Amino acid sequence: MTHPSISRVSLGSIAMDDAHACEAATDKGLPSGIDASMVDEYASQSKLLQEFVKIPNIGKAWIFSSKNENTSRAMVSIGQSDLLANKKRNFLLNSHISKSAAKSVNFQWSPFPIEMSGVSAIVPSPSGEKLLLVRNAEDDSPTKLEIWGPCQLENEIHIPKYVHGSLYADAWFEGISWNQEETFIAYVAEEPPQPKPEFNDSGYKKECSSQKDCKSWKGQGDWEDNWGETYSKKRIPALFVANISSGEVRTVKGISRSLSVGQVVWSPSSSYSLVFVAWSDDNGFQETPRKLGIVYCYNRPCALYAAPDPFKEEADKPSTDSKADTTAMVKLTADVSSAFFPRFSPDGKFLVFISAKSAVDSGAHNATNSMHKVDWPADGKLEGSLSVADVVPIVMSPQDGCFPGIYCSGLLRFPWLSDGRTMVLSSVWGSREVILSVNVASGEVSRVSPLDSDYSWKVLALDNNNILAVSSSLITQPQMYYGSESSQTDKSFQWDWQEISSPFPKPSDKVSSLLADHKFSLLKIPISNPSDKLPDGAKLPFEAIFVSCKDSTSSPTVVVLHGGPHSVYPSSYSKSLAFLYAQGYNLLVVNYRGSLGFGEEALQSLPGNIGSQDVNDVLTALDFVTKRGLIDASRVAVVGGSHGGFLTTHLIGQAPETFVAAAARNPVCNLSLMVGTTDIPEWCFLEMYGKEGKNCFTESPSAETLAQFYEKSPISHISKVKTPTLFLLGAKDLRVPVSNGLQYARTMKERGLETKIIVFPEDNHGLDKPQADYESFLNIGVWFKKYMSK
Ligand SMILES: CC(=O)N[C@@H](C)C(=O)N[C@@H](C)C(=O)O
Repeated sequence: MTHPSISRVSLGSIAMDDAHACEAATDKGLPSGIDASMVDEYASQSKLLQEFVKIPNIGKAWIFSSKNENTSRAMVSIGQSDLLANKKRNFLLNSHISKSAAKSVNFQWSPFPIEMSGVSAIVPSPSGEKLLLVRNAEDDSPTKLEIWGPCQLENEIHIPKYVHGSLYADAWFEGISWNQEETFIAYVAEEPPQPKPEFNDSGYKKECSSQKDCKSWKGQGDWEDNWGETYSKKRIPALFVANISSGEVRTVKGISRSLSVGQVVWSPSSSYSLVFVAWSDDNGFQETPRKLGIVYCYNRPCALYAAPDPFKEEADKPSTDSKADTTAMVKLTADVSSAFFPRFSPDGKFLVFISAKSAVDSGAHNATNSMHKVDWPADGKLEGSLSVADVVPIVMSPQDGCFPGIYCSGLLRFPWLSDGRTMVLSSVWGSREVILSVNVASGEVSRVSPLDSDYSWKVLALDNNNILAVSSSLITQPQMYYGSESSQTDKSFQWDWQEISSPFPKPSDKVSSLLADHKFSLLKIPISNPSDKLPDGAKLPFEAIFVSCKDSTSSPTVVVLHGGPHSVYPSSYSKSLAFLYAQGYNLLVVNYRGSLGFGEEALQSLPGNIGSQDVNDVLTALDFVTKRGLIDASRVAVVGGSHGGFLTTHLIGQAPETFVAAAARNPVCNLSLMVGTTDIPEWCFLEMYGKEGKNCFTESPSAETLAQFYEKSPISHISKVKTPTLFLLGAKDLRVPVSNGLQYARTMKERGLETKIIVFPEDNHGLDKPQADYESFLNIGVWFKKYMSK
């Protein structure tokens, strides 16, 4: 006799429920949005996409050296999408590194990773003997700082919400820094909110209480600005220092509330121990009395400042002088409009930083960077701004194949080789990500990643003079490499790269064979309209990445366009693009003029010419591959997001015979609508009018300006459109609000054109939550299959 266990009963009942649910769905017809003719395609593509989605990706890495110079240890963070929970999960994997005399290196990975659930940041101390884990709470509970020793939790600091909110652990404001003695941690966290007015039966309560009282309610008070897209809950990032043994937390005083701070590091000076970046609420020259959106916007003026450590300042103050003013903070880089990513040289003599002054001065949201340094006063006395010297200037027009300038979106916490003068960083060089070394004394820049590689390379961590890096291409999954200095000439380092044993399981045979069915190349495309008015750098060829099937001419092609417009599609692996070409397509990824990685003149040639120069570059690239017999020009689709969606919708309007299908992710379709609703209205002015746009920006454009915005927008070409188009929109997008895509899509419907709209209610501009990302690319795959197989 069998006794069904409780779990068997409950599993059985789930199966019954599922069966009933399925029957009910069949009775009612197909679920919303599923095209009856594509059900099998939808099911098979959804299965394939799961295979791509479950492959983990490499995040950050840290290396801990040991007394024995032939061994060290690595810790690598790994991310994996959890579709069901709609979250990204993060794991840590450890490895023992041993180096032989012959310079071969062996990584021995621990058998399993450990999940870091609820951890927002991981920061090892300078000696590598302690580890800080930050746990931000999603509710009203305190933020936790955990200090770990080699095999124990040494201290746990709970910081209530009235002291500060979450620690910033993003790529922009984040600054979490141990002092050299490993006794204090400086960090950036959200300033506690101002109390709200409280009301009860008798009206306004003059005395507010922190207790919850069921007979009163909180009002709203004044609306407060935030930093826009992805930062809608962030108002004022402020600076704090925690004593890791006592757990005491102090605010760094004397910083104006109109400044938002980030990226704090400890200085070698005893009086001004903290150096950080600050952005002003009024956005500097634009003198807009509001915070404009900041994510992806390097054109916000910012400067480096120094302030005293609040613990030290208190200790140094004579006891009788308790009312003395706090030492004022000092602005260090008054002469340059942008300064960020501060790093002290190991001997403390220089402070090196990156600048996006060209972005700030021109108004373009991103541009070629420069690198600078200031001499740090040996006595630590700071009386005002320091004299800023150039290390690497902006490259206006690179010679063929030569260094195009720095494009830097992050620096290692300790980016120095053992000479204490050479910094290692990741940058962009044409359509590749590359690793560079910069000698900050001489300004010499060298490419550290292999010169003959069209793959993309990123530095993960330094192991003394060796580099742990990750390399990938659009058709090759990320693989870790260890770079060792092979010979050191008088001036420069040389590098040997060894592939290291991968801790990751091999992708399924199916995925591997789909990737292996393709090859990729970087195409240099001459521009089609080399007018004399253009500066030399804007007449140089731009690039496109061509991912081709074995027989490219008998396969359909998808044109892929990045947003920004001042960003780039690098040659690195992208699961979404791999899933797309795995359907048997060629990809033509166009890095039109205006993209990062090609020098400043090419980049600055786009503002003022959007909707024409960029559109022509894409059509020129398409013409280039067609004329060389590389593709079948009768089966081409186009996909792009944001400014890439602006191009997508412009292309189907301006070249209505060219594309058989299109997909637009949060597209800019109507600048005259966007300008009044986006978090970056000045972007519309700048891209529309070029540098002039910076001077004529206003919150209330005239009817004439609005008409010009409309003329430059894809919506003005909609009467010519024929292409079936899919729209993927995030209802919480503050950058290109959902109304832009909806208006265009509804007009297409009004005109009887084939249109499909999916709105993700909880997603913003990036559409990057796992479920939105999955459903978007699945629908792009099915939409393209439907129209490209005809
Ligand atoms: C600066 C900016 O956000 N521009 C948008 C219009 C855009 O194109 N966004 C980019 C970053 C994107 O790819 O989403």
